[in-house]
Amino acid sequence: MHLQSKTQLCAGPKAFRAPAPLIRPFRTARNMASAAAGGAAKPTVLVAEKLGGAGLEMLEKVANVDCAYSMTPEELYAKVAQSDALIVRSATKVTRQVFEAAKGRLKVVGRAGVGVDNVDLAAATEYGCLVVNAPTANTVAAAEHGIALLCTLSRNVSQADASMKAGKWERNKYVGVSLVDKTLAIMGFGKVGGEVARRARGLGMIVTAYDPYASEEKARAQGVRLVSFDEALQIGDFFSLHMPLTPGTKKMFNDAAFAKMKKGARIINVARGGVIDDDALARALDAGIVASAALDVFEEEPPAFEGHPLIGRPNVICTPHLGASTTEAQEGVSTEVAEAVIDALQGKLSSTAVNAPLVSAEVLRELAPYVALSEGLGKAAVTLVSDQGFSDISICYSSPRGDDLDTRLLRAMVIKGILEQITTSNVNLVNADLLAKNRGLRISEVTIRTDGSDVLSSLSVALGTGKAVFSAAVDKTGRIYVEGGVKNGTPYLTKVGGFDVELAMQGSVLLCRQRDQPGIVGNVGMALAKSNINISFMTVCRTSRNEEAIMAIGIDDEPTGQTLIDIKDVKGVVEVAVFKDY
Ligand SMILES: NC(=O)c1ccc[n+]([C@@H]2O[C@H](COP(=O)([O-])OP(=O)(O)OC[C@H]3O[C@@H](n4cnc5c(N)ncnc54)[C@H](O)[C@@H]3O)[C@@H](O)[C@H]2O)c1
Ligand SMILES: O=C(O)[C@H](O)COP(=O)(O)O
Repeated sequence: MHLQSKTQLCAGPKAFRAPAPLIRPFRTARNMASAAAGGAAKPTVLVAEKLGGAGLEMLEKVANVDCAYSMTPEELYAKVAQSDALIVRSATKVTRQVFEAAKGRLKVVGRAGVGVDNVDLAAATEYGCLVVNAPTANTVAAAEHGIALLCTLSRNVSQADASMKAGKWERNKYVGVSLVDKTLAIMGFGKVGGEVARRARGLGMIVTAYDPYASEEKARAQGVRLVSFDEALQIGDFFSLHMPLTPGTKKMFNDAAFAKMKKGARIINVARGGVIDDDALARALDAGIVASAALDVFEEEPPAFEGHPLIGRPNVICTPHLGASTTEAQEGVSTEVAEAVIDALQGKLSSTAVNAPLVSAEVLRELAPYVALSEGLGKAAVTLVSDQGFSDISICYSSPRGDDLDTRLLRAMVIKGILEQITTSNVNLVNADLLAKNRGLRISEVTIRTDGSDVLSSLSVALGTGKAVFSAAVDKTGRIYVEGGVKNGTPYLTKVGGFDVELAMQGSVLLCRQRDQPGIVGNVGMALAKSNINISFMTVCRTSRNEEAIMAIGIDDEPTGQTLIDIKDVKGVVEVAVFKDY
């Protein structure tokens, strides 16, 4: 779309079409299907760690799947430059260098599991690469492994088994402790923590949990008492760790934490190795504060066995990160991640996006018609900006939902619509906010509660700027103002500056400001006819009789420079703008 003023032809930004994909797609859905049928080139999905067969089959229907396991970092760098998607588990470190090496080709990283601490999310966001995970399919497997370790630890199963395999019969050495009526402190009461809690209650344990973000209601419903970190440390007989590894949880089990525990506590970690300070745990084991530990995860994987402070101790049992390793969980994560990666390659927003506005499938469905409107209004507004630029973006949502409206997706699309016209960067939902911030743009949002049954009655975008290339687009407050809505699934521009218009955001449109006087509409129509340009629709809006008016004309072909000069020469025409391929 571009605009041309009466006095100055303005080479505008590139054309835009609606509806637009949420993430820059490899191909459209139709092309993906035709690619699947052997037509156009398929995207390439690099699978860097073993993935379940069901997910691979889904991917193979729409993409070239390159399974390359145990790659060195250099091999990975070379491969990602040839790949549109990368799928990993926890062993592959998806670092900033990986995104740099991809040179913009990588559109999505799929984590076939829940923890994304092996992916540099900040770098992914900067490079506009979506990161998706498979957050639910391995929850039960991880919880079951936690319970398996809890039982094994309390009854010395691993040590007794090793002893028997060594030809010994040591019944007195391996007397265990009972679980019933013991307090289990669940540290991190999320999906896995919640499943562990349910199972532990079944074992007759008293279950408490520490999680600063957990809901009291959920805890109460499960018969779990939420406690502070310190209280958990003081009362727990067993600790089961289930928080993510973040800067805030790193080494949270350190000397100070162990010092607060009851003597003889037992600890199970199926979360992430990094949440425990290994040397501190070794000291706590030596001091008898911790009686025994069961570890499935390690700060470095595989760990350096030689001289490791914990592995090899008789009161520490270890498994090689097996929490998610059941046949069922691996098939589950493979399809969960494949679905998310395919969605992303088709330009859709996955509900398991980690570094983009997380919008539930339900919200996504109801907001879908407004996504193209938001992006279109962003594009329309920025196209009206003169070379003086702008610094503020104000978005106003009029909705019967009022403040309950989830605006994150719409806001991101408005920003995407704006930024795509003024930057060469690949702007998408993932990096739109960040790129706007980096450009020093201030964004404000207001939601006005209205009557009606539609999710959104109208949406407006105003850009704080002194000047517009089409001066009628500037409202009374001096901002470029566009407003729109959705009718029968089609986005419409309904207001430009102070003028009401009725303009489907499709095809090319000529906007013309003129004095309200007889003959202008006909003369502009003649000028278009002279160039053999067909008119598809037309609306006129005036402030009041004989004063100013705006005419919006849908045109089948783009006017040439001469046609525009002819239109501008029509007596009474003040300024003209063309929205190309709206
Ligand atoms: N061993 C395995 O194979 C395996 C399998 C699945 C999950 N995991 C790991 O288990 C952990 C939990 O997974 P999930 O699916 O339950 O995730 P989740 O996001 O559902 O739950 C994590 C919980 O931790 C809480 N939390 C965040 N910061 C905390 C803090 N400082 N202190 C206490 N709690 C905090 C969150 O509020 C959330 O409720 C993750 O680290 C994940 O990577 C490991
Ligand atoms: O975060 C996870 O999903 C688990 O730790 C599983 O990791 P894995 O896919 O490497 O087994």
